[in-house]
Amino acid sequence: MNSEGKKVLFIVNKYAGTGYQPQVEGRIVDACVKNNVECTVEFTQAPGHAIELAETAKQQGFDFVVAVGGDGTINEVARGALKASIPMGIIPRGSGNGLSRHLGIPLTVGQAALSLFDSSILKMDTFTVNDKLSLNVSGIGFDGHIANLFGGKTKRGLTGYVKLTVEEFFAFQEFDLEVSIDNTTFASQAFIIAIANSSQYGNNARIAPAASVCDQLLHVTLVKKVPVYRVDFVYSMFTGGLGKSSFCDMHEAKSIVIKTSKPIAFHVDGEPCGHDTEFNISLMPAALQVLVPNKTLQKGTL
Ligand SMILES: Nc1ncnc2c1ncn2[C@@H]1O[C@H](COP(=O)(O)OP(=O)(O)OP(=O)(O)O)[C@@H](O)[C@H]1O
Repeated sequence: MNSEGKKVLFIVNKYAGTGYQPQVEGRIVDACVKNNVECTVEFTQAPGHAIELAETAKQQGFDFVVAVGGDGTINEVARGALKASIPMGIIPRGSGNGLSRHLGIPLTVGQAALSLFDSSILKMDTFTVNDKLSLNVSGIGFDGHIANLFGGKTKRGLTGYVKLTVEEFFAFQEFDLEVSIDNTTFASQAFIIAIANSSQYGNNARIAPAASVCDQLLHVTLVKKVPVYRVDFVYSMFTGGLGKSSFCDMHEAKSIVIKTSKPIAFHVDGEPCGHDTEFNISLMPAALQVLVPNKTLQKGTL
């Protein structure tokens, strides 16, 4: 993509990940100067502000918007970008960076900012869970429970997340559910039901190793409660081997309805969404224009 002379709005969430470092703005500006791009940096003032900034960017003359934050910020920018039909880029600053890792976006601010100008626009799939937009991975059950608890904590980061997950694992039980995938309905029990557009939650935890953001399919992984001694399950998740696990049942779908016998916690792209008993999930094929590094596109792994 020839970005010379283009106007770019960077939407920065200072509260994403482990916090803001002042050099972030400098790295963004340096990359833009190097590539002869006119840039504006705006900081989000509250949850939801990024949606508004992205939505109004086009009418203010910007050619594309860039989310600087974690999956929550990316999700908000995408909501605005979808409404305004403006392409968006990503500079990962979250704690997990699931979508950024899947898209092969560099994890340092300087490299990610430079890679924006050696990228192409990909029309990626998105989906909705009870009308909430999801770009990456959403889940019902134990991952939703953890997202709800973790969302209320002020001290975040990978260590806090792992500690909370281990503490809550023993008490959380499998739940009964009825799943309708396209036109097939079956009853099951699950500990987690993950709906994936990209392959991973973040930190390379691949819950749906075969997922692609442009295959016009959702990847559904039903996970059983894994006995605590089966540490090989965690190893498989981080090495992309869950497809062979006897604890996982994987499906591909365009639309999904899940009904549970009691209210179950869920999350959308890691953001806590409370509890519900019915989940209507719909694919939006090729809906979002996202800047993806040319290096990733050349590999053909998306
Ligand atoms: N100015 C702000 N004050 C407080 N919260 C904000 C502000 N701007 C954005 N937010 C909220 O911060 C939340 C977390 O952001 P984000 O998901 O980007 O970071 P993260 O949770 O650390 O990363 P990841 O999702 O990759 O783990 C989002 O829900 C967003 O709405």
